[in-house]
Amino acid sequence: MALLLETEDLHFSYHGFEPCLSGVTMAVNAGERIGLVGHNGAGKSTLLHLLVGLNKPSSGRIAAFGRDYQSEEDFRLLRRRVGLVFQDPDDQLFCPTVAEDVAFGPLNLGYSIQDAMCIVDETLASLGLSEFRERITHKLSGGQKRLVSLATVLAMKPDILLLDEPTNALDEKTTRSLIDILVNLPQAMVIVSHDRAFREEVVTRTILMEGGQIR
Ligand SMILES: Nc1ncnc2c1ncn2[C@@H]1O[C@H](COP(=O)(O)OP(=O)(O)OP(=O)(O)O)[C@@H](O)[C@H]1O
Repeated sequence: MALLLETEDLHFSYHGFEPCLSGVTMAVNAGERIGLVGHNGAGKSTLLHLLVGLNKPSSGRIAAFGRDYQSEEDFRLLRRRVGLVFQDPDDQLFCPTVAEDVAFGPLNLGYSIQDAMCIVDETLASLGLSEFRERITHKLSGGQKRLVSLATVLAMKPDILLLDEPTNALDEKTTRSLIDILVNLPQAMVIVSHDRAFREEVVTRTILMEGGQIR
């Protein structure tokens, strides 16, 4: 399996706090859907945020697609290829309508408005969300917002998807749709989830975190 992303001996502390990640070494290979599990506060979300450069490690190495990532410019490039679906959709969605939210990433990547709108239509259709296209984003339900968040990330055609508690606020039927969507996507994934039944259907390998370390 081709190695896509790896970390070596990552350490991280929030400013003024005790160490949160201590020596995290892990690898993501093509075709894998890794379940990242552990108690509340183990450092799972923090690790996802480091993997896309939202926070910088205090030491250690992050490499992806054959190169090391250190500067903000490096992480800007990395964010084109690694997409993070946040735990809270309100952190991800900020445009008036669903179409504008989904178009935001492609427009930022330099697509024309016409091409971005084609991507919006394709992405929403692939997730069964076409009916939400013109809806006002902040008026969607929690579960609907979560699926639209996934659409905003998929519209950027990432090589790796990071998902933080993707089944939060989803009912059984929507969770079923999400499972079917995820297992049919080509991207490698790292998925933080406390939902055991969901993980059993989706993940191909599990990594356990405890106290900021991988066990
Ligand atoms: N911005 C912050 N400033 C200070 N401490 C933080 C901050 N964000 C998270 N932490 C702390 O870092 C530790 C790891 O938090 P993190 O959210 O990564 O854990 P988690 O494993 O994702 O937990 P959960 O399963 O509850 O989502 C926790 O002790 C948390 O309180």
